[in-house]
Amino acid sequence: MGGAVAREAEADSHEVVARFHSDRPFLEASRSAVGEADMAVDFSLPELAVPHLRRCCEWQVPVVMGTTGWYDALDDVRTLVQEHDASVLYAPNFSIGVAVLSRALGHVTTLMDALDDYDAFVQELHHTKKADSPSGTAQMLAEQVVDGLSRKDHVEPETQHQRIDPSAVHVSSTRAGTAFGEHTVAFDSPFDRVALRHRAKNRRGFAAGVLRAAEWLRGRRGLFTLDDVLDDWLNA
Ligand SMILES: NC(=O)C1=CN([C@@H]2O[C@H](COP(=O)(O)OP(=O)(O)OC[C@H]3O[C@@H](n4cnc5c(N)ncnc54)[C@H](OP(=O)(O)O)[C@@H]3O)[C@@H](O)[C@H]2O)C=CC1
Ligand SMILES: O=C(O)C1=N[C@H](C(=O)O)C[C@H](O)C1
Repeated sequence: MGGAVAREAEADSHEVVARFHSDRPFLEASRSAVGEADMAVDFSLPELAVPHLRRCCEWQVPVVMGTTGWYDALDDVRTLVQEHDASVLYAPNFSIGVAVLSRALGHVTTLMDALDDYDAFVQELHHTKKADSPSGTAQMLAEQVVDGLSRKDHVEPETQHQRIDPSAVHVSSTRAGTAFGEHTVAFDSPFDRVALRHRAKNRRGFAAGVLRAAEWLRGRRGLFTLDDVLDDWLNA
């Protein structure tokens, strides 16, 4: 993703002042390596996300965090942002299509809450290089279903070797080929199935969303998600 974001940024007349990777680790860099950068963008590895966020907060560099798989540490990150009066915006998926799907899902779960015949599940498909599972997007969508349906109280991302607990929202993950990222949230009844699906055709949609989020974050302090950007984005 780093390359996709850099290309999109340069096409949009932004300057990329530094890039980090496994041969040039960000945590080994000095403050001067980022120069006058007014924004950092992170697409790295789940285990690097929080250390990278910490470094950006210490250096007072606002950061758009796209890396997934670190959300168990969200409370620590909230504290970090408060302590440093820093700027962080994170999202498991920066596509506007997923943002719209997520908003639509909020309305659908409100309706489905009264319709006990419908059971909910989430499926995701990604390329074989993906490091984390389930995807951050699938986890987010499943949590949204749990929040919206009173008959569900937890997300179950593991393969089931027994009957599934009816209060679980099952998330299943497939890793195959080069799929950029596909997410389906479905509601299944004895009569029919209602499904919301997003399929990324390439990585440009994520990168464009990152730039939009970075422009929104400039001048703001606090911990934000794409949902905070969305009202401005959809109404622009
Ligand atoms: N929020 C969103 O919209 C999206 C989120 N993602 C998430 O972004 C993350 C990255 O995905 P993706 O770009 O596909 O993965 P890649 O494996 O392509 O990228 C990981 C990057 O991290 C770099 N890296 C590894 N070690 C270090 C280090 N010590 N210091 C600095 N950089 C390092 C790698 O460098 P090198 O190339 O040298 O190995 C590589 O550039 C995943 O968590 C994924 O889920 C992905 C797409 C969209
Ligand atoms: O690793 C990826 O490729 C992607 N990861 C994100 C996730 O975990 O949800 C977003 C997108 O699906 C691509």
